Amino acid sequence: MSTGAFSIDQLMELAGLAVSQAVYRVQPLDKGPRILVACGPGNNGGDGLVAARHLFYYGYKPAIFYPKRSKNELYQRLTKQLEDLEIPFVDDFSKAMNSTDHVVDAIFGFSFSGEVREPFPSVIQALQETKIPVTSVDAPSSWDIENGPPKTGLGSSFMPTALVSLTAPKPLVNHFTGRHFIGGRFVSPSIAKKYNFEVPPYQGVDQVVEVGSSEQKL
Ligand SMILES: NC(=O)C1=CN([C@@H]2O[C@H](COP(=O)(O)OP(=O)(O)OC[C@H]3O[C@@H](n4cnc5c(N)ncnc54)[C@H](O)[C@@H]3O)[C@@H](O)[C@H]2O)[C@H](O)CC1
Ligand SMILES: [K+]
Repeated sequence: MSTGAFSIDQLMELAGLAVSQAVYRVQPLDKGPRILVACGPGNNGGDGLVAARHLFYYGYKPAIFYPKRSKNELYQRLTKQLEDLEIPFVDDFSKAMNSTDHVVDAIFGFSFSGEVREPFPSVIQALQETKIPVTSVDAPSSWDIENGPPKTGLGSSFMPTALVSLTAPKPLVNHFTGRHFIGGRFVSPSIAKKYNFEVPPYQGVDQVVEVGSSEQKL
């Protein structure tokens, strides 16, 4: 889909803002403020970095796991913004899982393919086994974008608590049974019409719509 005249910074900011609002709904502050944000090497990880910053300003205590840092200038700025807020970057994901109330899975989005490569298999394994709620950004990481979870092995029993589909749900949502949000409130009516795409009924200042709630039935 065309992104109009938006820059990647703008799209990522709006995507990350949407993710932060979904987390706010799934994990209200009184359910625990510690949010571990697992970021992958691409734009899905960038959405996670942005979401962490917004969550900090809402009063949460984010921590970031970001083992494969992009050298791209945008990512360096997003990282610096978090460092300036003294948000910790952690190296040991399993250990960090012991002291968090919620996990944001921003490891892989729509460009994931093949078998999960290092250093992420143990992270997917931990997400698949944990009882801690997980919110996935755009796709449950390790799921095939078309076909959903792998039939066997790593990721086959990973079912996050919530999923935030950005712009439009991917085919994998047919396999998802948790709370489903749509975010990415930047599609113009003309682009929506051109691509035969239905903009969800965002309410008020909301950046997300929960699918299947009283707001919307798809
Ligand atoms: N749709 C929108 O409105 C917006 C979506 N955004 C987000 O961007 C991601 C897609 O980002 P992209 O950079 O294309 O790819 P990913 O982040 O999904 O992953 C690429 C990254 O991962 C590596 N990789 C791929 N497969 C594997 C594997 N099997 N094992 C290990 N590593 C793998 C690959 O090498 C790359 O480094 C989309 O989903 C949204 O979340 C935008 O931020 C804003 C607008
Ligand atoms: K993800």
